[in-house]
Amino acid sequence: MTAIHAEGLRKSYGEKSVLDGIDLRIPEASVFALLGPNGAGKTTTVQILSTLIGADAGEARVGGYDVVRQADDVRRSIGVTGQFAAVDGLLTAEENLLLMADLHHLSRGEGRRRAADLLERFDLTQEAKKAASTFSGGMRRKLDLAMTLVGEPRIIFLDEPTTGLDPRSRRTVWELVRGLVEDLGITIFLTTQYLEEADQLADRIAVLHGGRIVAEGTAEELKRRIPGSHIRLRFADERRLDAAARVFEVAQRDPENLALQVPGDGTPATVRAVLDLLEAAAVEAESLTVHTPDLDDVFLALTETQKTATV
Ligand SMILES: Nc1ncnc2c1ncn2[C@@H]1O[C@H](COP(=O)(O)OP(=O)(O)OP(=O)(O)O)[C@@H](O)[C@H]1O
Repeated sequence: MTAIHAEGLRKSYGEKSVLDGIDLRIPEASVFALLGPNGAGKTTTVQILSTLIGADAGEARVGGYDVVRQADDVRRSIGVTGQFAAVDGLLTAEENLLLMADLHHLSRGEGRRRAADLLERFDLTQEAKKAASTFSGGMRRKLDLAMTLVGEPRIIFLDEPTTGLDPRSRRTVWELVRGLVEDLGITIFLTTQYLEEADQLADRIAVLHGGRIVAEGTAEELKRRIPGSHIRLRFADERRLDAAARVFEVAQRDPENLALQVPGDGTPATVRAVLDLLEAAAVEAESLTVHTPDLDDVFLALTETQKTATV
């Protein structure tokens, strides 16, 4: 089942084109990350998919419903947590959750049950009776996420969920989000400026730049797409290194470490080809490691290319 499906989404503000034809297909119970520099159009995409604004062209279905013709059904299926948390500091954690239950027209009993379940899931039971204004940033974020879940959404839009959190709280939020996908089968649409977050959390990542998706895939696929991947071979002595260097003419020698760097994408087929060539030349390597660039490299490479192409 596809949770979110969009085709040819376009949006302009006056003369300025923000989205220039966006296609998305996000499977249920997965985490999708939309990455892009400031102003790339991430929030605009979330606003269109969550029915807050209309697109100029294109179509989108969220939870199986059309975002224009069945906007109410879409709204009932989703939860949105933005950079401006819905938490009311004057209320306790529990009161915040009960307020959400009221907004969703739940009965008193049902509201209390859901609030208790969520406080437990998010490890906030001890803090249930404390005013949210006394909470740390991480606790507030957890409460905000818990409040989104009161309406039992199938799809959650998370706009920069860990911006401003310390590394430990960030990890906690990641674990909670992963739990929502694994235990409850919820689909997460995440926007983030942290490449590490996308790397850790997302099943698939799309890079938005210049109003278009310039790359899409798993973190590993994206890392393989840019130059810089190589296979590093180490040898026991210089004789073997020289012999291997004759086999791989384009490889870079690192004589100090008795190593050779063979450009390659690190897929099993490439690794096998490298090993076959070594074996054919009767050269034995001590070790083989695959080096892939990290997401920062990918992001910079993709957005830089796009920049020079559009200048
Ligand atoms: N209501 C509006 N009127 C005019 N321009 C707008 C409006 N909303 C957004 N924009 C412009 O559209 C572009 C994309 O904005 P958007 O908020 O979607 O980007 P973003 O990728 O979410 O960036 P950020 O990470 O800074 O939130 C920006 O250049 C912004 O100035």
